Amino acid sequence: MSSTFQPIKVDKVDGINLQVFDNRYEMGVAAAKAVTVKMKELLSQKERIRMVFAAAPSQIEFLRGLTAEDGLDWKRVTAFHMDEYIGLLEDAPQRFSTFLKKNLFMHVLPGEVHLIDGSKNPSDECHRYSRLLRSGPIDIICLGIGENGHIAFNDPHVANFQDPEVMKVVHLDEACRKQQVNDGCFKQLDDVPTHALTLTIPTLLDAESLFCIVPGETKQSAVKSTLLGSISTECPASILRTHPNCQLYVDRDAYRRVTDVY
Ligand SMILES: N[C@@H]1[C@@H](O)[C@H](O)[C@@H](COP(=O)(O)O)O[C@@H]1O
Repeated sequence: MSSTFQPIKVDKVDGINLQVFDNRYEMGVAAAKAVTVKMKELLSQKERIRMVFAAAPSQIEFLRGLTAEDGLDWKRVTAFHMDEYIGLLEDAPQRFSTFLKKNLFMHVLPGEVHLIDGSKNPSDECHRYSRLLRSGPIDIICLGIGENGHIAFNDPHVANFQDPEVMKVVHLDEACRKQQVNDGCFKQLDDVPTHALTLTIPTLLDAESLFCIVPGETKQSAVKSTLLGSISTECPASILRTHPNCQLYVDRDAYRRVTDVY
């Protein structure tokens, strides 16, 4: 894919480079283009790169855009994901590993893919995956922001900006679990697992480049708090403002409450 879309607004909020697009399709294509440029730049400098991907409906347009890009040497990419439910059946479509296989890994074939297994003993799985993550630097993380401001599954009540862990077991708050139902991932609240494994906030912030992709009107208050609120665990994504290289892609719907202009 060669053409891209232009943002309707560009801004800088502390460390965040913000780009607002007319709609989620244009946002996804533009984010995919920017990630591709970064991947090619890094692959021209080193043999392998390590990337972490988010698994959520919010990422679909971006992942479609990324799989449509030509000329990326995915064989030299090691891929991780950032969270997984605990206790879903192996064939459950809601598993984030299943989502990423379907929407990314089946199309681009990274050289290595490390999946989190939410059916293993959670603390053993945390140790295993933490070791893999720690075995080298993370170059690029592609993430979303939840309705409650979470990044990965660091909901406000478990978010810790100084977390000593690389990855941890968390209890999911009700807002987060309700979002999964509203997003169409589960039929009812009782079906949504109460616990998950997630990369912690310091692990996410340790990546060289962050590409954060946040479409849709349900994200209006999270986007507003991320950009204009205090930097606090009440909105975990607000910490992105302290990262030296964070690109935030939103659509007009997600941005609307930040100013009245749109
Ligand atoms: N599993 C997902 C992540 O991968 C995603 O980045 C985050 C934000 O998700 P969403 O953009 O759907 O609100 O929520 C969950 O943690």
